[in-house]
Amino acid sequence: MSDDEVDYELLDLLRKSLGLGPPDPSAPPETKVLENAQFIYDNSIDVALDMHHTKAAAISILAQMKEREYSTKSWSAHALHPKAKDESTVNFIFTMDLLNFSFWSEKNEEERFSVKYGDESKSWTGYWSLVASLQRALDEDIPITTPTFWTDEEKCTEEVLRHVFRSDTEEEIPLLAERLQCLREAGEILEQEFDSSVLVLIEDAKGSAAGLVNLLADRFPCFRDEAIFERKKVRLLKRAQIFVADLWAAFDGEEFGKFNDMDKITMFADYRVPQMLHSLGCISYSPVLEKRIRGYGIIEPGHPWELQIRGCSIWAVELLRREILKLESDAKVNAVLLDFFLYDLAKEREKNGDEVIPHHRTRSIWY
Ligand SMILES: Nc1nc2c(c(CN[C@H]3C=C[C@H](O)[C@@H]3O)cn2[C@@H]2O[C@H](COP(=O)(O)O)[C@@H](O)[C@H]2O)c(=O)[nH]1
Repeated sequence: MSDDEVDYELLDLLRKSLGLGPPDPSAPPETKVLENAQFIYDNSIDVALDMHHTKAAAISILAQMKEREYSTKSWSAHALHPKAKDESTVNFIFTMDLLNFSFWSEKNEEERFSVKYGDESKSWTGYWSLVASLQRALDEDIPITTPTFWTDEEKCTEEVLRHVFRSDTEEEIPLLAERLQCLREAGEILEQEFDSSVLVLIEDAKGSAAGLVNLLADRFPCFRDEAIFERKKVRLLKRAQIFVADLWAAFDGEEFGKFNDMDKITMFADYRVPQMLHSLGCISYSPVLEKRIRGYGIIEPGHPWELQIRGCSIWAVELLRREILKLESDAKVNAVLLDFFLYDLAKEREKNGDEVIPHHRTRSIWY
């Protein structure tokens, strides 16, 4: 047994020996991400939150979200996102969020990895280069969103994946080998435990968003985004959570996107939204950390600085959400819509060439 797998029998034995009864199956599932984020915030010395800016941001963001009628429908409005309300979109989103990490480049806009796709052969970078590559592969009849394709070592080779993610510049997609490994692993686990079906995986969560996040983190090592901070295990689970959120948004909270506890999903600790939170003044960095970020220096995965940026960003969005509900108690705003809005706002500001602090540079498969 690999040390990744959880030995549920041993766990039960341990519970009994400690006099803890079996886990109460009726208790609603919890992901522990928000509680771990607060723990990180309470123990952070290089990242701080600012309530004055958070209150000001709440006023402006609430106004902008209402003005744009920002809702789950905004997800499908993006040109490249799939529109069909069926299993093909479920599989697309699962594939996308298996691979939804680390698009940042050290190169300039002309030389960085980018994908030409769609009308006028628009060039896509970052997250959108992933979505464009998947759409292009499907147009070329490559079954890139089919789990049984991922375990077929004859058909789904590194060369095929290199073709799927071919760039219109010299730079290839970052972490190509790791992306293939994620597909292989997920395909094998889906085959062993979920009849090679993402629908079966979703059904096993019984309508709970937190349950689905926990299922992904427990069963799929490539979704197990956690680390040790101040000698305590902290769960951040960015791609597991954004998978549930993308499903919820793509299906407008119905059918395969219907969950009874979406409020248990937090902001997704990536490298783009912290940048936006910083430019809103909601978070700030110690001089030594700010110097590293503005100097485009690498921060290793699991470094205390990285965990403080990620954990404090999750907590900052929670405080932002609470301030918005103080302004309007029935506002249709949860951490997911806030997060989506902040990401889209960051991309708009980037396109407008607005001056923002660079994002932090950590290369990993987690975000
Ligand atoms: N927290 C958060 N992180 C997000 C997204 C998205 C895209 N979500 C779409 C779906 C609904 C929304 O309306 C968006 O249109 C990508 N990312 C992350 O950002 C990074 C890519 O950045 P860049 O290289 O600049 O594209 C990378 O870690 C990627 O995983 C989000 O929404 N929230």
